[in-house]
Amino acid sequence: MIIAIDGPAASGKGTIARRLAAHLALPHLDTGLIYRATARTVLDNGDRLDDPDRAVAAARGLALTEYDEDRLRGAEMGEAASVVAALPPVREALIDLQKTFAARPGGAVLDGRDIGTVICPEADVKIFVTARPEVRAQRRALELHGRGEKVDYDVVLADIRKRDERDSGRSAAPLRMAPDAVLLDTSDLDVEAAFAAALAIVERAKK
Ligand SMILES: Nc1ncnc2c1ncn2[C@@H]1O[C@H](COP(=O)(O)OP(=O)(O)OP(=O)(O)O)[C@@H](O)[C@H]1O
Ligand SMILES: Nc1ccn([C@@H]2O[C@H](COP(=O)(O)O)[C@@H](O)[C@H]2O)c(=O)n1
Repeated sequence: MIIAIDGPAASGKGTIARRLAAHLALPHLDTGLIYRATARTVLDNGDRLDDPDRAVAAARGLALTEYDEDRLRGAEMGEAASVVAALPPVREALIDLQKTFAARPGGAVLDGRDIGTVICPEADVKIFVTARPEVRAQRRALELHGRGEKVDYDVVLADIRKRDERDSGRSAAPLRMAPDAVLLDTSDLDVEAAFAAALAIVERAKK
């Protein structure tokens, strides 16, 4: 079974994807990490994030095992990732890796921005996870604070709004809910309730 989970930044899609994958014993791919790792390589090489050739070279050199999650999950890399992710040749360079992961025997859970629309349009289940920007900013601020980053709630909210705008407004694979996806608003759900709601969607799709 292929489960595609999309949604805006800090909506809780990664948390739901991880929980579903563990519950259903399926492999999970957080596709945001791929764009974050691409951006990290570009920055580490001293190149410009909006240079398509350098960003494509970084994307082509990625190995799924080289994710240093701690650094990649910081605020700086989220913003940088959304810049390289807007470049069509970068997205093109990363398609095969994601499709190959999704084609594993038994299926997989993938989360990102274009899983239900571009990477796995044939997915058995598509969930579009969202939450109000203020709630997402609150959660992200708490997370960043826990990671020891200096946090200003207003800055986090502004960053989230900016990233939503860039991800939804780009021409290549913009953030969109697939027509056959189920909307899951987690604004008023805690992690357990959000997971239960997602699992109910999966169970319904199995019938
Ligand atoms: N329903 C929830 N209630 C409270 N906190 C939550 C909920 N879901 C997720 N969180 C917390 O919110 C933060 C963001 O969640 P998560 O990383 O799952 O979002 P995401 O959509 O995958 O983000 P990104 O796209 O930026 O990777 C995490 O700290 C997570 O623990
Ligand atoms: N399928 C995807 C996944 C991610 N992106 C871009 O990467 C940025 C970081 O993603 P996170 O999920 O880790 O926050 C995100 O803002 C997108 O620009 C993407 O384009 N497609």
